[in-house]
Amino acid sequence: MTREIILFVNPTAGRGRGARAARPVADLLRTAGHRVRTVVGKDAAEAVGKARAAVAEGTDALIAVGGDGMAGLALQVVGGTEVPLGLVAVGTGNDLARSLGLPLRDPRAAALELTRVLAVPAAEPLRATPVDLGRVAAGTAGIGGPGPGAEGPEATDPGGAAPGSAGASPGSAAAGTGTWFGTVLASGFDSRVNDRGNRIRLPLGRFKYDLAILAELAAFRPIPYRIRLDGGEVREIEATLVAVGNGPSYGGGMRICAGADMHDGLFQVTVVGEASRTDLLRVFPRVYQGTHLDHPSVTVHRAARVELAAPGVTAYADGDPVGALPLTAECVPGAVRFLGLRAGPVGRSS
Ligand SMILES: Nc1ncnc2c1ncn2[C@@H]1O[C@H](COP(=O)(O)OP(=O)(O)OP(=O)(O)O)[C@@H](O)[C@H]1O
Repeated sequence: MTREIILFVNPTAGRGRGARAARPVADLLRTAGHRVRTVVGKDAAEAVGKARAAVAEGTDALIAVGGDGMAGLALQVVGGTEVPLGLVAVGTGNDLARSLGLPLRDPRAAALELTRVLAVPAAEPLRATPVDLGRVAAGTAGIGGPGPGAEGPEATDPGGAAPGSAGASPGSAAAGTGTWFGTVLASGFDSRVNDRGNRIRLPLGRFKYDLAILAELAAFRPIPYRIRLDGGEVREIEATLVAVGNGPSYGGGMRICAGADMHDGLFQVTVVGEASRTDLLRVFPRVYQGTHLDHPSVTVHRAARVELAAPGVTAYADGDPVGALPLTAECVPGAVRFLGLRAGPVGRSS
């Protein structure tokens, strides 16, 4: 049965792996009998605009070829809709695909799996699995940011043209708008490392983030946060970082929210409290196993709605900057339907 597929390609993903994968993936899908329309933008904003326009014309599925940033862009297009999403993970980190148990950096395996899922009779709907998404918007309902209706801080929009992006209106997550994310909303030490790493213009690859970690460690002071979970009491804490996990990992397998389950309608919120530099250096490697969660300075919460405020902190979602705190994140159950997931829990087990 022929399906209409939009292949949404980031040619820059994985240092050119996206560009190299596009043709073979399209060929495999076409050989399986599907009509494939490839959508590529010259940058993220144009890519999202073109993908939205293509989806509006009608499609059976959107398949994103890229890393977490590209998956994040695809979420801005199909999050909250019925359009099924496939991933061909060819990026650097690929944490969303990792959490979903999808093939990593193996475009042929990913495409073959997708052709299997697409091979159903015309009368049958495609089998797609609903998965939770986070949605983040600027401002909070009143813990330190401007309240609903007030002017919020400037926020960047990773999706370029996401409707109701984090910068759109304060408190807008409550009103059903915002920027979708699949993995982790990072804020604090880790987002400052990202900020600093992104400012290093030397061609050092991932090594620039190692340099950024050292520089941030030298300069680091605990950050005064205000946090409210599910509209409860406002907690004022000094913390190293607060990570809001829809999925368990970021940064290429760092399981900062190791217990996050992408089917339970809740975030795992990991708070790393005040910690010495020695502690941070000691605990840091354990994040790959998720065993950092046992450390006494780490607390773990579950919530569907998280309001965060702290001075001078830019938050990152799916690896891209999403705006300055204060922000509100909501977990939206089953907000996206993924193609090609195997049965079983998503997130924790991967
Ligand atoms: N033409 C383009 N189309 C889409 N995104 C683009 C484009 N050019 C640059 N980008 C930017 O590239 C960023 C990163 O892309 P992507 O996540 O696909 O690859 P990666 O960084 O190699 O992988 P990962 O995010 O998993 O580490 C995107 O968030 C987007 O902002």
